[in-house]
Amino acid sequence: MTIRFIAASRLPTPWATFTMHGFEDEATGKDHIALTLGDVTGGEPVLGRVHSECLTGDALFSMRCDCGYQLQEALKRIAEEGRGVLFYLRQEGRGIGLLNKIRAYHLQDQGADTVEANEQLGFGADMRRYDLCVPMLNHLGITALRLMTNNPRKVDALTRDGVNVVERLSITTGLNPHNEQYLSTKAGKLGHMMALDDFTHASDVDIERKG
Ligand SMILES: Nc1nc2c(ncn2[C@@H]2O[C@H](COP(=O)(O)OP(=O)(O)OP(=O)(O)O)[C@@H](O)[C@H]2O)c(=O)[nH]1
Ligand SMILES: [Zn+2]
Repeated sequence: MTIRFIAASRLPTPWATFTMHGFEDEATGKDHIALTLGDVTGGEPVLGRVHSECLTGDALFSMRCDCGYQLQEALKRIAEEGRGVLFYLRQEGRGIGLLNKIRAYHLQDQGADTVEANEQLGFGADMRRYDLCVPMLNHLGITALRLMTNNPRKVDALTRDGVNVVERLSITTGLNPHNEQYLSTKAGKLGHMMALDDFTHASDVDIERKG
């Protein structure tokens, strides 16, 4: 795996003006981004989110999943802290790609759950990898993360890859009638550590999005 830093720039957002670092994965041709705020070097654990691309949730306001809500919440929490990092990894659809995710959604429209749909298409439930974070963390000078995630497999995978995750912080937001079943499946079949009772409702958080 060869991750190459390409360029950095300012990225103003409603929450803070981040620094956007662009990387190229020469092996896959995929682009990945890290947004940082404040001085993330120096060894003090950094509040972080390792977010996998979800075009539908992150950019198209989909309510089928919780991704877009988590993205906003993570940027907001980093802004409140004044220091942090968000990795935006281009591994759409838990690694199967956008068009296969649409195929999987079609199967889910017919009754399959999110895991069954992937399996019916011949994919594993979760095809993502996180080792590409290591060279990006090294480039940014980050040595320890306080990670916002409900996914213990993400923490395990990063730890196996050599990332020092010192704390896991829940990020439960965006519950709505369209994603309730999906979130239950994530907790039941994919091992996400969350209870629906912990969630903020989409109606409470989408005000910022509607402006
Ligand atoms: N194949 C597939 N991918 C999905 C589906 N819903 C969301 N995704 C993708 O799942 C990824 C996000 O994974 P999640 O399981 O929501 O969350 P996570 O990153 O494992 O865990 P958290 O850190 O707690 O958010 C993104 O790449 C989405 O595009 C689905 O029904 N099928
Ligand atoms: Zn999503």
